[in-house]
Amino acid sequence: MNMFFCRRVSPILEHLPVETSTTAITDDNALSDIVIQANDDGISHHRPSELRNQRDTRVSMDLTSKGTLSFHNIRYVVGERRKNCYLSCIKLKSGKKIINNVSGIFTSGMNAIMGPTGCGKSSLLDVLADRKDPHGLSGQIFVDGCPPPPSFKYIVGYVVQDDIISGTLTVRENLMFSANVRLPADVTNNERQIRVTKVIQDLGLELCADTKMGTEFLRGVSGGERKRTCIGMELVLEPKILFLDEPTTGLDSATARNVMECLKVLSETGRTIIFSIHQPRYSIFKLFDTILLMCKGKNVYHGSASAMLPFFSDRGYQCELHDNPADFALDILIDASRNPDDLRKLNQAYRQSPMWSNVNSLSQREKSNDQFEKLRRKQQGAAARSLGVEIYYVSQRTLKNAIRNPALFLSQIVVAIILGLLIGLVFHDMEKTIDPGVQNRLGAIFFIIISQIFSTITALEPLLKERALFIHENVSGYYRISTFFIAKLICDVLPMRVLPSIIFSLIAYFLTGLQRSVGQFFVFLLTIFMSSVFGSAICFFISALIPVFAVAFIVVVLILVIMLVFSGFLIKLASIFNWLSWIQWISAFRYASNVLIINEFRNINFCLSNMSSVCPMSGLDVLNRQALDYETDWDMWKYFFALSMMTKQILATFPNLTDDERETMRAKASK
Ligand SMILES: Nc1ncnc2c1ncn2[C@@H]1O[C@H](COP(=O)(O)OP(=O)(O)OP(=O)(O)O)[C@@H](O)[C@H]1O
Repeated sequence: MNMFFCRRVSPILEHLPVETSTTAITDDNALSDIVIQANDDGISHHRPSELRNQRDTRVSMDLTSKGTLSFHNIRYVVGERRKNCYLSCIKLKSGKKIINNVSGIFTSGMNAIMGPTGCGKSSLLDVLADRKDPHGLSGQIFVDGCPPPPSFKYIVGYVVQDDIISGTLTVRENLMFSANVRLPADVTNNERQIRVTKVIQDLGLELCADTKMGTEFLRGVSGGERKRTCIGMELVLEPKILFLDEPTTGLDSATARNVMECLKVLSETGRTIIFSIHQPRYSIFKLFDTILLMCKGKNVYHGSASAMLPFFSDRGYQCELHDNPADFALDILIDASRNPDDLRKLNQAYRQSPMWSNVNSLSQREKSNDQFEKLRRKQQGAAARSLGVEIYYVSQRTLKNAIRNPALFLSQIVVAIILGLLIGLVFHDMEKTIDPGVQNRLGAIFFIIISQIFSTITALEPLLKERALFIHENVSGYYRISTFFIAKLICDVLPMRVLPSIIFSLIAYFLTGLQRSVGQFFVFLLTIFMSSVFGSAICFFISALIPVFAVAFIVVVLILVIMLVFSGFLIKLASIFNWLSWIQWISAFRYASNVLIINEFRNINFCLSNMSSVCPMSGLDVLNRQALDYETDWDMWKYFFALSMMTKQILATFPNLTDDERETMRAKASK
């Protein structure tokens, strides 16, 4: 049995007291569980598939932990390319250094990362919160002296700069949603409600607890209340460490101060609050305990807020009497960012200070595994919510969203009525004549299928808007990708298509005078429904891959137009190049229209005129001319089956996006 010791990380900054307590636990598997986290550089490099598994067993941070985060020689380079080779690798392109050898320690209290725009504040925050693509990243991170557990990013709080939150839910409903899907199964419903109520009280949200957050169409809570709700979404987890990316951005000065005072109160309960901030006013600066100043990716000061002015004063920078210390420091950093010599001097001055020596010596001690054994974080063994429970809560929210935001659903109904009437009037009561009865029927069927598939593009924009929420929640470990997908399918995509398909079919089918039998009507209805589900599936898939509406729109249109060309209506498929004609097998237009053509032409005869009883042409002749088999029912249903399989395959690709695509999503979400 191995015994592991966790040395509480001694606060390294010269002004902070040094603590030397040790804790011992015994665990056979401790080391192996931790070592996953550390590579040669000391930084965790997980495959996304591992991350998915890690999320399945949520590990809670040891409740006795202090939430002390230390980081050593963090470097982050983007755009570096190396040649793939076996023995040695030649660097092809040196990348851009975003973070350059930054070390430090954050303990409980208010820890600010400050610096001019583009200095690397957000990047450092993301690295510390384990939200950066590990490619190009090196250095070491320890939490209470131990490498962070694999699920670190799921057990700390991270509040992104843009307040990404469901606008149709109230403050309380959003917090309850976070508690329901993120807290382990052993936290009872009653406990979850108590936690939410406490968070509402702690953040002073009582007055707006039952107000909706607000959307483009709905006036909701104020900016400060919105930000505090986003903080509350993380606080329901009771994290020891809370990261915030620019929490005051977009808020007026009074609201910004209110939010920061709220954070200060939270920090006084023993939490480590780490945030990036650009240019705080003095009343906000006063709330900081520790400051890390950055300039062009380099660290130029890391110490207590009160020691900052003396530090600069000792190095020849005097702050004027009524100047805001934050503005004073920022001016120094902006000047230094324009003058490489000044930046070098500042960086050197910091590196020669006692603060730097303390950070450095701690970093050396941290690396010595033989001196200080590592503690495996106490695993509470609480499993994350089961897939079924997640689907229940996410479906509940999706349904609430759809009901409270009926504009899209109503617009689909209106579009269905307009298209049904248009087709019904243009192809009104089609004659059963050879000319123009045959051509009109084929034209009507073609137009019906086009209108149904193309009209689903209206779903693209709402899907893209929801994408940001989905990515944020998935990356923050709210739920699995498949949960969102299944809930969306059951509570949004399918119901959204059922009623418009029925309305369209009732209007178009009977106005155009297609063959009136119950069986044929239901085949028509089913094909219309499946065509619109197919169109939605394409939009769903593209919205997952492409975040920009204009690009996503063009790609969807391009895909549909290519399928349209190979539908068999515009050109005889036999006359297309062999190497191109395979596209007909992935043309939804071809499959859907073939079902309707066989459905319509199988039992019909065409006469010379409306008055004539001479009907020399059978619908079967038309089917023969279209090169369609019709003898058995399977000849029709096989096209329906192909359309369904294509739809299923496209939808199934969404939760199975490759690791790389998900990794890109994580990186984008953290930006
Ligand atoms: N993936 C990337 N590719 C290229 N450059 C990047 C990437 N990520 C960050 N950068 C660059 O690194 C620098 C630091 O970015 P970061 O967002 O961390 O700065 P910041 O200090 O938070 O800025 P701001 O206060 O404006 O948000 C910027 O110049 C940014 O353009």
